[in-house]
Amino acid sequence: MDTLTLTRPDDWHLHLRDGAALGAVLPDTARRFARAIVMPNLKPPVRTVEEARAYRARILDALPVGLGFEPLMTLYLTDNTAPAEIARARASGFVHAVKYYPAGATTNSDFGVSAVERAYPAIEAMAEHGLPLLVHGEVTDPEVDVFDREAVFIDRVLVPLLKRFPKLKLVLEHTTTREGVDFVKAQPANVAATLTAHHLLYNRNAMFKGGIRPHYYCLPVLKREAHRRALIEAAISGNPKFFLGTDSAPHGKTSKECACGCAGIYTAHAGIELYAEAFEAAGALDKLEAFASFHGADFYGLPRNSERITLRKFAWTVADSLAFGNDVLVPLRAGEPISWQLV
Ligand SMILES: NC(=O)N[C@@H](CC(=O)O)C(=O)O
Ligand SMILES: [Zn+2]
Ligand SMILES: [Zn+2]
Repeated sequence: MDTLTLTRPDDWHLHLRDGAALGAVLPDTARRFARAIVMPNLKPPVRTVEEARAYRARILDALPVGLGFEPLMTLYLTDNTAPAEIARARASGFVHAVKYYPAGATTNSDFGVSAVERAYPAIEAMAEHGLPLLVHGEVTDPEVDVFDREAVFIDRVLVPLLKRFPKLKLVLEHTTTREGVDFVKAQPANVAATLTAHHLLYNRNAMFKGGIRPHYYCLPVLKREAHRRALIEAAISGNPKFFLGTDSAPHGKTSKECACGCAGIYTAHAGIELYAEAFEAAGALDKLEAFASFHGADFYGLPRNSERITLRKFAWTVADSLAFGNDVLVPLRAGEPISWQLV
């Protein structure tokens, strides 16, 4: 197959940042995706509907003329999120979910939840209002091996949480393990998962190929090959619980290439093309459209897009770096080819 036409996809997990960085990365996403769930982990985080309204306006201001794109906003859950804020979020029409970061688990998560019980009043309101809880599913316990943090989070946090709030709509974001996939599959329809392109394409060897490779470092960290295969199986299964979420997470080159580099991989420059590669390698290009364009919208109760996009089989070389305010951004596959191109 030389071309692939599909319903315009949506990105159900995206970091757009703010200011000059926002202006630099937004066109990459808006050219490919109709909508994106925009993560709230700014500094300081987006904790209220009013902050989400202002951030949404800044995103729309940064959007180049002629590109149609709808940012779907999220709130950052804290120990003190009030149930009334959840009701306001639901009523706003532009806040579509609330993000749960365990405090200290990942980039800009210091204001996150210190113990899940503290957030129960807000989570109860979310279950009542049908507002999805999006979860960065890793424990922060330093005793737990970094490669086991997702599996342990499922046992320690998700199982009790869903026992208490069985109707809660919940997305295990950037699922990276077989345990994660099995857990989501075993739950009823209110529990779903996003899968990133980088976790579908790479295992943890990529971080150490010939030396330490900071541009392959993200959280949750890449896992071993058996887990990658489990993610591929889930992505191509046709199961509506699994959908596209790039977790494109831009950090300037200087904050990636240093003694303590930030977690995050930038993939928005090829946000759908990289998935096409992964699905083609699995012999399942025919399963890409539902994964990228239908399952997420259905889960969020939003209409499917009606526009279409076309990809062609054409190897193009990714730039070594991209503009990023005062710094530059090193995208995934920098200086190397990608086998599908957006027409
Ligand atoms: N995925 C990452 O490695 N980083 C994300 C945060 C996150 O999604 O955990 C970021 O904001 O940089
Ligand atoms: Zn995360
Ligand atoms: Zn993320």
